Amino acid sequence: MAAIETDALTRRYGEVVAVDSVDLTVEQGEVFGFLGPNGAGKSTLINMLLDYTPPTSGEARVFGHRTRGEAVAIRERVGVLPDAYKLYERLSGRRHLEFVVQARQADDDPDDILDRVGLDPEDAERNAGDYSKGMAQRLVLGMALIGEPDLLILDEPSTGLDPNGIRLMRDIIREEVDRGATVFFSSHILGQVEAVCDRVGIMNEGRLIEVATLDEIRDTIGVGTTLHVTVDQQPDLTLSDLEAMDDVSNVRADGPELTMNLSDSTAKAKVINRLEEGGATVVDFETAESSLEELFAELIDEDADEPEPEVSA
Ligand SMILES: Nc1ncnc2c1ncn2[C@@H]1O[C@H](COP(=O)(O)OP(=O)(O)OP(=O)(O)O)[C@@H](O)[C@H]1O
Repeated sequence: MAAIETDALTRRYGEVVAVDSVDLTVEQGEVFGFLGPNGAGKSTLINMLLDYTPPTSGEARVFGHRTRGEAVAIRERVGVLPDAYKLYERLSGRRHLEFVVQARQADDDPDDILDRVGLDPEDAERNAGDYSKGMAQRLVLGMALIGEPDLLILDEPSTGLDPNGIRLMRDIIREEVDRGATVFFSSHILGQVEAVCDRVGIMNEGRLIEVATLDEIRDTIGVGTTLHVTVDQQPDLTLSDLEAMDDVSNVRADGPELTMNLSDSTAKAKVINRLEEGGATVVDFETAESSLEELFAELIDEDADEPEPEVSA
């Protein structure tokens, strides 16, 4: 049974289709990165998984429980760090944790949780209303961990966290997966999910436009490495000759400098050989990996360029 399954899940707000017929399956034990720019529909989909918002059409199941009608069974098995949350300003951090331990009938020790999320004991005694954004985020993450949930849903968990906090959050995600949990990690920053996620789903304007591993996404876009080469003289071959080589595309020349994309970085040696066979000496070269962030932006751009599907009566 999948941890999360949605069938044509849709949510409209007036004219806005916040989530548009999304079919998504997240398997148990996965760390799934849920990516998309602001307003893509990520939080709306999460709200539907927890039955905080009803779908306009379609349905969703969490561990086989339907979100409509079986939300209590779902919430018992899920720990959530929501996008927007409110703390009780006049209650200490520790009281927040004690409260959740009680409500979930869990046996977690609040001190262990405080230690895991990096809140020191003095801060734990302060009122949550005085917490910085990062401290509040750590506390809510701690609250989500109570009761060893089978599914952790983290909506933009790195908001307000310093680099140490971000590292700590990643460590916690790995620990949770090691004990058998599934993690659904929503973010608009690919770099945040890159280090921990098995697969990612990319949302744009309500639609799920891609579900793949990060390697598959690199392959889909077909851009891996950019090679810049400087030659001492014009070799006896054309740009098309270079482009006809395996794994080489998009060759551009600017005087003695050549730039091209390589889908396999080992093609670099073959290109240099070919240029030297053509009578030129390679005086300098460098390669640059396309960052995943660039690839992500490219996918969103490509999606925006696609014509809207025609609606037939
Ligand atoms: N309660 C609501 N009433 C009206 N429109 C809403 C409501 N909630 C969300 N929307 C709209 O639905 C769309 C998707 O919003 P959502 O918050 O799900 O996006 P998101 O991907 O989580 O964005 P962000 O990364 O900024 O949190 C947006 O156009 C938003 O304005």
